[in-house]
Amino acid sequence: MSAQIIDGKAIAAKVTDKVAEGVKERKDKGLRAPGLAVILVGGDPASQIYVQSKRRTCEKVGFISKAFDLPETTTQDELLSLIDQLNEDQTIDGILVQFPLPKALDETSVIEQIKPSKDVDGFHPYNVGRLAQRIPLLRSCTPRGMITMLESIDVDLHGKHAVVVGASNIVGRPMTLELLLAGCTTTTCHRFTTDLEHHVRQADVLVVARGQANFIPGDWIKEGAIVLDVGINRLESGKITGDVEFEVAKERAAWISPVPGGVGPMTVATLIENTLLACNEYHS
Ligand SMILES: Nc1nc2c(c(=O)[nH]1)N[C@@H](CN(C=O)c1ccc(C(=O)N[C@@H](CCC(=O)O)C(=O)O)cc1)CN2
Repeated sequence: MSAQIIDGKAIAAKVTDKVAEGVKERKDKGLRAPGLAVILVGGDPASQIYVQSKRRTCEKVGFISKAFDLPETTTQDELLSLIDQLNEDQTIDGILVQFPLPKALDETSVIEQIKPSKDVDGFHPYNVGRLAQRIPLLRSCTPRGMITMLESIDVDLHGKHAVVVGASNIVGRPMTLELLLAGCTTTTCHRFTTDLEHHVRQADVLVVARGQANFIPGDWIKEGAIVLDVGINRLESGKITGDVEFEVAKERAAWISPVPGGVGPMTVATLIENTLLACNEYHS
């Protein structure tokens, strides 16, 4: 039987509608709208599209969005001092620095410069540490978005074996922590993993964040598994595809997220959700 599709676009629309209601509630109480600062350094075309989408969603839900488009030549000190300024700005609840940064800039110190209470990307070691200790607050957007997707299909995750392929700071590692928090037994696969196929075949829940088209053959998928595909790979034909061989995998999985229209839209929706949370929890 063919898998049911986890429609990230539709779930993301529900999340943003709920945030818009939250903003309206604040305004009805005479409180200010949440504010998000979105910083883009350089002209990476994909980053420009993602930043545009973030700014557009801010407008849609009634946030105040402040745009900072900085040149490729921006120095580390210039970027850090802009962050300092925004850390002190009482109208700003969230600071988003779009990644990747130009090679000359150091992402780790940029992340650490953002006040944890304004770290709506959930990348700061303080926020990752809170997640690791089961007291999450601002959670990394892509992993948290995938948990929202799993919640939407109403599957009991307790005791499920979750396998995460990829161990990046942005997706793989925090997703492993999210799944652990959700009650899964977790395995994280990375470049030193031997016999990837063996691990993938055991997965009740499979998350793939590798960044290589069709990296996971569809016939590795366990019958009845839930598959979340984080990969966004642009083929020479212009078609966008994920990391999992979708057409074969969907005949074995119970649930599967497509690319495009799966995990990607949840990243932006969760950022917006985090900004409202930061505003309500920390800055009101
Ligand atoms: N500061 C951050 N930088 C980056 C993050 C992040 O969470 N914070 N994640 C990615 C990029 N990203 C958001 O920033 C992002 C990626 C993909 C999508 C998305 O909706 N993708 C579409 C397809 C897009 C296309 O047509 O090219 C989909 O999957 O349907 C949204 C946001 C790296 N940087």
